[in-house]
Amino acid sequence: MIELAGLTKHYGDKVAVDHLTFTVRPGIVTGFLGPNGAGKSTTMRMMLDLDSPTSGTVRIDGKHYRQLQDPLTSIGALLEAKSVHGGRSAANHLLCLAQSNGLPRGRVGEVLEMVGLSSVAKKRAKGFSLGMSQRLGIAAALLGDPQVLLFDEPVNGLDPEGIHWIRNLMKNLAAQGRTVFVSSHLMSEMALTADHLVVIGQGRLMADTSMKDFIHQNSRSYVRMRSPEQEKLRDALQGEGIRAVAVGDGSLEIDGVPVERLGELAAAHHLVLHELSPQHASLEEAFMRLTAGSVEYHAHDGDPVPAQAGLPPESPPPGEPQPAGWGADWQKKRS
Ligand SMILES: Nc1ncnc2c1ncn2[C@@H]1O[C@H](COP(=O)(O)OP(=O)(O)OP(=O)(O)O)[C@@H](O)[C@H]1O
Repeated sequence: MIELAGLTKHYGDKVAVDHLTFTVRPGIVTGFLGPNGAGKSTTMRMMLDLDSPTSGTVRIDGKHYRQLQDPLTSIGALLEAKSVHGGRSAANHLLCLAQSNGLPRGRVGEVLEMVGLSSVAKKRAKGFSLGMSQRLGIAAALLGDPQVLLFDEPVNGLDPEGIHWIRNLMKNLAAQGRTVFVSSHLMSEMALTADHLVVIGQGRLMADTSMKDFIHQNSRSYVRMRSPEQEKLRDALQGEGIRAVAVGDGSLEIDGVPVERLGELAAAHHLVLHELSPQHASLEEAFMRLTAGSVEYHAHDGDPVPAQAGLPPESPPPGEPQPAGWGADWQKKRS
């Protein structure tokens, strides 16, 4: 497993990682999420001793990285897919890594096979697409058959087939009992892959939870109703003690009432409906709300504009329903 205790990194005045304490466990895929600039790569670099913490510690299976005897056999990582000597073939790149780490050369062919690059083993890496480079980086991570694997944004630039392949690979590695830690800034991608989530914003821990709980806490369900007789519909709902919130497009949103009951109620009042539909807020939306106060740059017309630090997540406009659950627990924990 990977254990972080108070891990902190300053670059001059900039606090990139701020007292992170969490544990990444074996046997599951743990997603590491945060907006751009949240500190994900810096944290992963410190796990690999490529950056020194300002304070705090990170341990791999109880040891500091420097105490690991043959590091590649304990921890493998894909950080920068393109950081490969372009003049070397895929096989030679892996062979150099194998030889300098005391690994058998036969392992090179095995990992090339595993990532589907056997047919281009002798091709120079500089001609590789981003997807092929990602596969080569994964082959390097797997070379020492390590129990702990780190992947930094592994699906970047991949086509749907490549994304599907990486997802299955990570799940299979976890099913073999390995510790799999994968960063992304896409909640939707993580929802399909990870069993557990660690979310950071501006270097600080915002959530450390199972995916099941995150979905449970953040999946807001409600019903949308639209009628040419909106006022009458609203009155009919109110008469039954049901609170409906009017939204911009002329529809009503109702929380916590089954769609069947709402349809029957409209029929009982002979009201015409143009829409009666159950809705689910996306996890992407929940993640964006959770991290809204910690986004480093917001898009503006023109240049990026630094966001204000420490703002609470955006609340719905007055009069609009408060989505049940989202972010509330994490915000409580943070305060
Ligand atoms: N070597 C460095 N010198 C100065 N600042 C740095 C350095 N490396 C990272 N930072 C800053 O630290 C913060 C965290 O960066 P980091 O790359 O770890 O974030 P990230 O979550 O991986 O972002 P992204 O999703 O965009 O890759 C950013 O504000 C970044 O500008």
